[in-house]
Amino acid sequence: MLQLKNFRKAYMGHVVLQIDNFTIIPGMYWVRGSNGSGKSTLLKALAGMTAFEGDIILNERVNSKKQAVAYRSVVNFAEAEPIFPDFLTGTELIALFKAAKNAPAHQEDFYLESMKMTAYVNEPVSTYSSGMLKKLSLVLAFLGRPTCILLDEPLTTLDAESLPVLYSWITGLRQQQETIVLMSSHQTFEEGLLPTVQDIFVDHTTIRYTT
Ligand SMILES: Nc1ncnc2c1ncn2[C@@H]1O[C@H](COP(=O)(O)OP(=O)(O)OP(=O)(O)O)[C@@H](O)[C@H]1O
Repeated sequence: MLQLKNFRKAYMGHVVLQIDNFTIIPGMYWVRGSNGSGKSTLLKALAGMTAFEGDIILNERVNSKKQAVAYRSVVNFAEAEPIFPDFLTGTELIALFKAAKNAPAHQEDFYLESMKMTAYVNEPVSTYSSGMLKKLSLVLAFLGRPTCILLDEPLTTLDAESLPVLYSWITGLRQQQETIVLMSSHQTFEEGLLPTVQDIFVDHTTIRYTT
């Protein structure tokens, strides 16, 4: 469970999000909203990647500010347009994230094989296309034993063949009943490919569930 309390995010005095009290229970969610409404800002704040006022609390005890290391060890984030140090290979980045996230040995094998990445994962990321980078960022977001996975625009730049693979990874998380998956997207939800996904709508500086 994720709780936002007295949450406020402003850029240079301009308030983007003001959320007094909002609880997200385990499950899968699309984060919807128009351009500039604050979807990425919300995900970055939940990921502990941007400063904000107020509190974000995981499972009633881990505060993203007060227990930042514990919080970030179980909250994984894939950015909309991932940028990695050019000189590192995919394999090196995976090793780095596995160490940070205390991931089981060989956990990445399943993800790399299913996303057909084994042919290039040993190459420096400077040689990757935007879709290849996106796939790497998605693999990194599934490493460890995350309680919460935040995917900002996970569908952009992915080819048609990779979409069902990503959906199967997400569906597989259902077995871990406590997991929260939040995905922002402009694309229409593909009925039937994913288990029940709710919408969270970002609008007029706040968020709400849509029915
Ligand atoms: N680093 C920043 N500095 C100043 N303003 C910012 C910054 N990042 C975002 N903003 C502003 O905050 C608002 C929300 O931006 P955000 O990127 O969260 O929206 P979004 O809903 O993800 O948009 P999109 O659908 O276009 O990706 C916008 O008005 C944007 O201009």
